[in-house]
Amino acid sequence: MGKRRTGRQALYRNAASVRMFQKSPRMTDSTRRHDAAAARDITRFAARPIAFLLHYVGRRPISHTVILIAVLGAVGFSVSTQYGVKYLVDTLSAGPGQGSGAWGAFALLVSFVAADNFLWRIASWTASHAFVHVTGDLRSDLFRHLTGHAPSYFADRLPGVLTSRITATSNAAFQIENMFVWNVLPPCVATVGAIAYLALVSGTMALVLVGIAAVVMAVMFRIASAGRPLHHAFADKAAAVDGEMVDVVGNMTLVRAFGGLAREHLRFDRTVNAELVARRRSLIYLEKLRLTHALIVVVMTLALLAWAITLWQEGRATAGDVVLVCTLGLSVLSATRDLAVALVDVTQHMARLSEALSMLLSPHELGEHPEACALVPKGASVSFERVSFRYPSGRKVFEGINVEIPAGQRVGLVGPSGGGKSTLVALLQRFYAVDEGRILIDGHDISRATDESLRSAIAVVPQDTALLNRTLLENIRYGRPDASDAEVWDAAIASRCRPFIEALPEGLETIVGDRGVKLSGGQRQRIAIARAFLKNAPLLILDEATSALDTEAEEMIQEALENLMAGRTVLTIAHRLSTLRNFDRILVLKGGRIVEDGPPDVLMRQGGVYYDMVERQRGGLEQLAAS
Ligand SMILES: Nc1ncnc2c1ncn2[C@@H]1O[C@H](COP(=O)(O)OP(=O)(O)OP(=O)(O)O)[C@@H](O)[C@H]1O
Repeated sequence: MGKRRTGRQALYRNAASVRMFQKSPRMTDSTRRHDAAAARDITRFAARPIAFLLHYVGRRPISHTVILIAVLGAVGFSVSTQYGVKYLVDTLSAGPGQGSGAWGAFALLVSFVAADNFLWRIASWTASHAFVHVTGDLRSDLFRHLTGHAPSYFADRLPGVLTSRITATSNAAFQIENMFVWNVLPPCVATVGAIAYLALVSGTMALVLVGIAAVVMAVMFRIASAGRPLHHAFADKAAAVDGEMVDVVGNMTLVRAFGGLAREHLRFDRTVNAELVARRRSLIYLEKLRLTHALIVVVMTLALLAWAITLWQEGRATAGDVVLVCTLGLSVLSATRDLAVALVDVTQHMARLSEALSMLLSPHELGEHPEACALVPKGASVSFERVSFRYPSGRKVFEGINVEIPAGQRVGLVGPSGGGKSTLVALLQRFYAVDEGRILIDGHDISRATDESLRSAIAVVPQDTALLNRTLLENIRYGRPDASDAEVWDAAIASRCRPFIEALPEGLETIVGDRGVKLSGGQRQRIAIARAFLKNAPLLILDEATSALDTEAEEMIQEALENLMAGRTVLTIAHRLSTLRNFDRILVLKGGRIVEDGPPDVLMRQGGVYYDMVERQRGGLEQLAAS
């Protein structure tokens, strides 16, 4: 009847326990309100990546304004430098007798170059602070939003894919900001400035250049946008590679146990190959775009220069004018190339950003009810009133189920696999919303309780003990973040953790390893019990571990649990029925219905499902002992 968890379920378990223990007494109400508001807020941007970026840019208005002004000024001076060159050439063409005029032109040119460089440095120095802060701000908001999802969200998605999407969002935002400020904005401003200067030489020429630049830009942008599906496909495949790696690395024991290494290598090679193909397609598309542009630019520059020389031959333009036309024409046309290429890159990053946002910013499945108020437990009685529930996948589990558990009662949930035990306790923790009926704790409908008060009322000792890769002290203290060291020790002692903690060279400061791999199964369970002890909640949910432990470890866990259960309402999903002997009541769940309900000895006398299960387990144990 036992079941093993897959890596994905394991993450879901860890995410679930973080939620279970999420209350932090040091958190102020305003911090919580801000967090909730921020998390709600960003779902508006699920399909609006540009608005998402602007939202974070707007959070740092001063530094972004400084960058904008500095870049505009720098480009203005940079274009003026070309006019400065024309001015110098014209002054020099007037002959050596104009010596002081030449030095004046020289000084003007130098001041343009100096101002140009100075403003660029101000812009890039400010950007190195502002852009980095933007990536920090959005990552913390996305993480807050992600961890606010119900466990079902994590059960359906690979952890690697989720975390890589947060990283991808932050990288894409950084790249887009950089590309916009250094590669998109300057050529745009330079083009406008250059055309204005060109108008000083020839209005017609300036108009023709405006027309050419607009057509080239439009064509380039059109071609660039048409490549968007290719860039989207590449972003998808890259995320799949990350997800695949995390899934396999997280399940290495399983892979090795089933000799799956060679199969996994082949599968990974296929995933990487698919990514390489998508990436190649995306890059080749960009190369085609660059080639088209290069051809247009060569033809256009030669034509402009020929035109300027003709004007000079006719005496309608000076040598300086020819230099100006040549430098400005070249810079406008190469600006269109830089701009088009930058826009393609931005489109590529935008594709990654929008794909990541559409996955990350789905609304939370279970928001708090607008009229939710704090649940104040008074002993923790539990009622399921005509509860019906089906999973989002459509699997119906309960139909009008009723259960009344008085405060302080110890109830064992038993029954065949798939009977609905885990679903019942998941509903009690409001991991899913019921379709019909109500679940009450001390008469308070849990769908109208604040998330935090519900989490405070319930302590959970899960089947697959979830530990964070931190110290033992931090793992136990997760139950109550403001507990003193002495209180943590008391909880550890009551949970029979003391002997093994004292045997560790670093004691409570020992880092437990990924998901607690450095501890034995029994030790992990006792840490989970200590954590629940510290939480000191009136309602206790135990999901009994299925793996067999040796007798000594089993005894210690039973002692620890006895201590923990004292004075609380307890719901235990039991797999080893012997542990239920001292329980007040057994509920037998089969096919989503309660088929037996009563004290263990009464059910034994009835000779029904519970009796059969106990007998079968006893028979199994005797056989084991005899072999
Ligand atoms: N996330 C889910 N989505 C869809 N169906 C689910 C989900 N989780 C469980 N079920 C289905 O709901 C039914 C009840 O499952 P549940 O896990 O509550 O049973 P259980 O009594 O706890 O079983 P076990 O003893 O094996 O843990 C089963 O048919 C199961 O396949």
